[in-house]
Amino acid sequence: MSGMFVVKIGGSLLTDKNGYCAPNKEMVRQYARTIASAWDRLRGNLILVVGGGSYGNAVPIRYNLKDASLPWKDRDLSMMTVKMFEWLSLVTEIFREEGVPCYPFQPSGFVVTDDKHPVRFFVEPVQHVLDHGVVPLFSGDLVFDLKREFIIFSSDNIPELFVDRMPLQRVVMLTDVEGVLEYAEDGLERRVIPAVTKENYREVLLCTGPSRKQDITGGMKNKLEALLRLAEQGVEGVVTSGRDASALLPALFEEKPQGTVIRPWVKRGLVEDVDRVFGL
Ligand SMILES: Nc1ncnc2c1ncn2[C@@H]1O[C@H](COP(=O)(O)OP(=O)(O)OP(=O)(O)O)[C@@H](O)[C@H]1O
Ligand SMILES: C=C(C)CCOP(=O)(O)O
Repeated sequence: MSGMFVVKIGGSLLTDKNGYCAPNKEMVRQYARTIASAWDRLRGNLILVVGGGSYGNAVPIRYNLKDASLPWKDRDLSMMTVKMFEWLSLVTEIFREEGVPCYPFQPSGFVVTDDKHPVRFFVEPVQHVLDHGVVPLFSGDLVFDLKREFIIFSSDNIPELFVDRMPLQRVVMLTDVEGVLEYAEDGLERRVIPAVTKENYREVLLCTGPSRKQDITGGMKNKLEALLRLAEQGVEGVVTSGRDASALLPALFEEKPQGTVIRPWVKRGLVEDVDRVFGL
């Protein structure tokens, strides 16, 4: 198998993130057309992840499912998964219309976590889908947890599921900002941090925080932490703007793409470092 690409398209791009289950169908279509235009290079090599946006971040608030310790009702337990699958189905249909075959996967059916960390994940069907030249499509979901009953599992954490099972080449996360930003002291002036390395990752993490829009999974901080764990296992990450869908292709294929590149390094202990510094 050649190197695999994982692309996560942010919910801030594909939905009206401050709304309730409000898809931007035209944007989904533009992404489908972009992928169709590079299909020869991507067939069998691409895993696609769509962000939760106004589905994944609004539904848990409406149904009290943000955390299992909240007073949620039995009849509502299904609603996160129901609405996420509605979202995955819509994306699959639009991609199909544009000639890109996708197969949607529902995470609560194949991932189990222990205190938020995935401990079991059934990868075999994903491999079958890839072998048929079809794009496995993922999102975040409510996932059952050995200690916390259930958790809300962010789409930013989906790429890590594959790291031990597939030869990942690059993980690209497209979002509504130009990359990981460093803000000036007045909080206004900002610059894109071009590279995150084992030398500067601690300072860069301190620059990151939650989303300014409706969001329950940690915004840029969770994204960067996930990409750092991948870098520690030798996988390159890219965070860049996806406001123009065509930005996907240079982010995937250019040696030095725009935005922030998280350079891979192999240094045992990074995951523990991140956990200790940020109290995860
Ligand atoms: N240092 C930072 N650099 C860039 N963005 C940051 C930083 N710190 C916090 N953010 C916030 O993180 C947001 C991007 O994360 P967010 O999770 O909202 O995006 P997304 O992945 O597109 O959406 P979704 O999680 O719905 O898929 C930015 O819009 C910004 O508000
Ligand atoms: C999608 C779900 C269930 C939660 C939110 O995920 P994210 O916005 O993709 O981080």
